[in-house]
Amino acid sequence: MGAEGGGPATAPKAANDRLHHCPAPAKLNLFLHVTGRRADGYHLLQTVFQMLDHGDVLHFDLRDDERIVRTTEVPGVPEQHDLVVRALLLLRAEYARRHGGLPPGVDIAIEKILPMGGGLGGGSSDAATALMALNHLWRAGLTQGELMALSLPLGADIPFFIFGQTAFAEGVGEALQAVEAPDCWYVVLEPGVAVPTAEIFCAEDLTRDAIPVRIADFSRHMKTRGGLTGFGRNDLQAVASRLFAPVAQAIEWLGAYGEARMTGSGACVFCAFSSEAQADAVLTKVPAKWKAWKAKSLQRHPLWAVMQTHQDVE
Ligand SMILES: C[C@@](CO)(OP(=O)(O)O)[C@H](O)COP(=O)(O)OP(=O)(O)OC[C@H]1O[C@@H](n2ccc(N)nc2=O)[C@H](O)[C@@H]1O
Ligand SMILES: Nc1ncnc2c1ncn2[C@@H]1O[C@H](COP(=O)(O)OP(=O)(O)O)[C@@H](O)[C@H]1O
Repeated sequence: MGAEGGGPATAPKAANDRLHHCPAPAKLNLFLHVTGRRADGYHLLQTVFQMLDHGDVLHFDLRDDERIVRTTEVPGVPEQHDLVVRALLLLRAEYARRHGGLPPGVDIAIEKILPMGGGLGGGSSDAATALMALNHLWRAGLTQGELMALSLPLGADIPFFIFGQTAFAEGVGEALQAVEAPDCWYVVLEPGVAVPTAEIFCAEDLTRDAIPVRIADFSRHMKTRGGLTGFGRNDLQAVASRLFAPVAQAIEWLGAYGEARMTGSGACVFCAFSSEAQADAVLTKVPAKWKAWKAKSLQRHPLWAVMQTHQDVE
C-alpha cells in the first residue's frame, strides 16, 4: 500500500512519533468573484475563505522505515494521487534538501467526512493538515510562509488552510489577507453530486469580468450589516446550477430561509444563521434526499497552536 518503495531507516523514530485526531476543517467561499483570466488560462478570483468546525480527521504515526503510507481507502482516489501523499513527498524532498537524508516514513489514516467535489476544500484541507503535522513531527523547520509556498502547486486552496485564519484572497487564491467575519452558524446542504472544477471554469457562459471589490468594502459590510447578506455572489453558481440540477434545487430550497449560496465550484450550498437554534430549526425541515449539517465558523485553524508553538495535539 506504500506510495513508493521501502528502504532502510536513515533516521530513528523520535520519542514524539505520532499526532492523532488532527482536524482538517471544511472551508466556505463566502463570496467568489471571477475578475479575469491569466495568460495560462487560470482564472483570477476574489473570495473570502471561512473555515468551519466540521471536517475530516487525520492520524499520523511515524514508521521505522522511510515509506509514506496511506492506511485507509479514499474512494476514487488512488494512494499516489492523494493530495496528502503528494504534499508529503514535496515536504520530504525539501527536508532532504535542508537536512540531508530522509525523515522517517509515516502511516496516515484519513477519516473522510467531507464530500469530494463539494467545494468544501476537503482534499486541500487534508493536505494542509498533513503538511503542518509532519513539519512538526519531522522537525523539518519550514516557516508558515514556506509551507504555504511549497503547497501552492498542488492546489490553490491549500495555502489558505496553512494561513489558518479567515482570509480575503486574490490572484488564484494565493494572495491572502486576514479579515474579520462575525461568528455565525451555517447550514450546509450536500446535493449529492460531485462538480468537476475544470468543467465550471471552462464554461462559455461563465462571467469573468467582475469589478474588483476592496477588502475594506467586505469588512464594512460585515460590521454594519452584521453578516454576509447582500454582499457579493458566487460567479460560478449560475454555471454549476445550469449543469447540475441538484445544485439549483438545493439553492432554491435553502433560499427560503435566507441568502443561500454555493461554495467554491460547488456542489455544496450554505446559508448563514446568527444562532444555533435557527440552524437546528432549518435542519429539521431538510428533505431526506439531501445530506445536511450545521457548523460554526472557525476563527483559527485547529492546528494553529502546532504551527505557532509546536505544541502537540492529542
Ligand atoms: C474554486 C475553488 C475556490 O476556492 O475551490 P473548490 O471549488 O475547488 O473547492 C478553487 O479556486 C479551486 O482551485 P484549485 O483547487 O487549485 O483548482 P483545481 O481543482 O486544481 O482546478 C481544476 C481546473 O480548474 C481550472 N481553474 C482552477 C482554478 C482557477 N483559479 N482557475 C481555473 O481556471 C483550471 O483549468 C484547473 O486545471
Ligand atoms: N485526500 C483527498 N481527499 C479528497 N479528495 C482528494 C484527496 N486527494 C486528492 N483528491 C482529489 O481532489 C478532488 C477535489 O476534492 P475536494 O478538495 O474534496 O473537493 P473540492 O475541490 O470540490 O473542494 C477529488 O475529486 C479527488 O479526485
